[in-house]
Amino acid sequence: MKFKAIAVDIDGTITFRDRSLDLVAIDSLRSHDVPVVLSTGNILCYAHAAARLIGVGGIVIAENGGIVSPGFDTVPIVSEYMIECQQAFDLLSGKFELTKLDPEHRKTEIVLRRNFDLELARQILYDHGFNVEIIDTHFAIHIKSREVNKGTGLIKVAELMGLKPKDFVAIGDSVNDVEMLEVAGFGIAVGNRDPELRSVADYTATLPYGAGAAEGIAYLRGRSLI
Ligand SMILES: O=C(O)COP(=O)(O)O
Ligand SMILES: [Mg+2]
Repeated sequence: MKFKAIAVDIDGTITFRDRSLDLVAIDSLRSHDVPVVLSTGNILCYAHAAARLIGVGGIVIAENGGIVSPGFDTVPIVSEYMIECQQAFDLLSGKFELTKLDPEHRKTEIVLRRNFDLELARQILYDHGFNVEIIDTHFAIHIKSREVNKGTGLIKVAELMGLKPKDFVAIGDSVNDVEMLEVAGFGIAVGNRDPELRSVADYTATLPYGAGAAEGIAYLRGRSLI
């Protein structure tokens, strides 16, 4: 069976640690006709701008699956879990000095600078009965609903494209990619991956960042799987 599409994370997978694009990955993604879906914890306009500049389609997953866009210049599908994230933020902001990232654009989750005690914050939310999760992607800390993730996003995207999630190859680096690699037909973890990706990846690249993404794609190509 050949895979029919690729869902690829942005930060740490097609970028370096400083978030600049790794052109090795971009060359690899552009060098074949398989549709590419960007899947990110970033806001929608960031994902769309990246898709335009890289030269891939406007179907994207943003805000860790909280938002799925059916294409450029379309109305996005936005989940409705912000209220509990906001309540969790209100509680935590009484205990820590928190800095929100992109608050004017975020619609489904609250994203914070990585400068507070994550374990303590998790414990406080747990003690107060919150059901939100707090994840650290190494780029930012996200307060998000447990109901949406890049895996639920990929299921929606597959439906929009008339495909099955198992038709996708998914490529990622971080804990926010776990569910996406789980629901995809084939999961690639780049060399700088979080340990959580080890058990869900079908192929773990030796090389980090974009070179690792290109390595995974070359592995599949070599076996005529894409
Ligand atoms: O938003 C983040 O924290 C990381 O973004 P990513 O999902 O593109 O790696
Ligand atoms: Mg990432």
